[in-house]
Amino acid sequence: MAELKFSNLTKRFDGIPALDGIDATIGSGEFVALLGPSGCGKTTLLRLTAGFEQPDEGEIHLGGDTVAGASRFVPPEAREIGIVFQSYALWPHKSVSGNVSYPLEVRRIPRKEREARVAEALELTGLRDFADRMPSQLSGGQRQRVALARCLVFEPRAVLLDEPLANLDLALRSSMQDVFSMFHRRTGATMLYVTHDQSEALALADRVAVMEAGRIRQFAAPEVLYREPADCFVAGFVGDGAVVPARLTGRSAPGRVLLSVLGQEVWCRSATATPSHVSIRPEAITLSDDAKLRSRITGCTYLGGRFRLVLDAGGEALVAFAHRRAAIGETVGVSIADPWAFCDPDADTLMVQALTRA
Ligand SMILES: Nc1ncnc2c1ncn2[C@@H]1O[C@H](COP(=O)(O)OP(=O)(O)OP(=O)(O)O)[C@@H](O)[C@H]1O
Repeated sequence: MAELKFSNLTKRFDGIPALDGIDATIGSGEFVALLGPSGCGKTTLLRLTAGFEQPDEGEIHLGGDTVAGASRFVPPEAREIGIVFQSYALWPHKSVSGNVSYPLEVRRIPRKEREARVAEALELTGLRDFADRMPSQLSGGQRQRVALARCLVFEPRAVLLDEPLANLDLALRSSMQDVFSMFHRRTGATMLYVTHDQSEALALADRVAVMEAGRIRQFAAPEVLYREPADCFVAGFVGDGAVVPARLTGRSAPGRVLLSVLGQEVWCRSATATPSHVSIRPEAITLSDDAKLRSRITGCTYLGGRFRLVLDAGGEALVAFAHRRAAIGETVGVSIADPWAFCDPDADTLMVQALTRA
């Protein structure tokens, strides 16, 4: 397994950048998810890594070798990268073991070793009893396992996964997430996983690169993205809650700053002395009758075990969790504790409102 590194990676289509100066390093054995809205460049980054496209600027390094750059381009088949597609891309006329064996046949691995490696890969992906089936005789989840086994069998330097669960139903998606986690633990593979499903990205990845308009907005562990979003886009795109503007009061302490938020003074966690916005997750909100900040309940959805409330607090939409159903139109007091404050001078108010889920 190998480290994957992007340096100033840029790709334009008809002069418009699909990737705009990407700098990122994915450690050997790390599981990284690329998360972002449609058209942000996730698939383009994957295709450049696989070698299906050439960059206009910048370089890709795999295990210390330059595989794409101004003076060098290693073709896809020589990169030793495994790819798992949304559409499975299995050979329809080959059996499960025939599909898994194929990458070893291409590499002219002797038959005995080939059989042993195929058996191991089928065992690891829970397909031992399906070796002789044809792809048409398998479910979607089983087909995706074959695609994983086919990838695993030739011990690639990195594995790229392009929305591999997009064609599966909800129940199967979550059981396949367990399969991917197990696959990663057992193989220690360097994995780059494209998705626009944030729960999938947060559940599976060691780190998530949140992309927007061809750039990486933040590249961090899932819990860091949730607790300490870098800007309004990440705060609104990842996880639930609200993003609201805040005003400095002049008071601060190490790692904390006192801000005026919705007209209340609130101590906030922060890495900057001059924040402009706060991210208020539902867990940061407590509802009580006597809190000074008043809000009106505008939405109530049962999530199983708790309710998700949407509150209108002076024109800003907040999200809170509650243990009882609330009546729409009811007025409640809101206390905000320990939100995260950050500086985003580029944030435009309309975008913040659009990103904050109501
Ligand atoms: N072959 C191409 N020719 C022209 N434009 C392209 C081409 N491939 C991608 N693009 C453009 O580049 C941008 C990034 O596309 P990309 O497919 O990488 O996004 P994405 O994040 O994977 O989106 P999605 O989640 O919808 O798959 C988009 O604006 C897209 O229209």
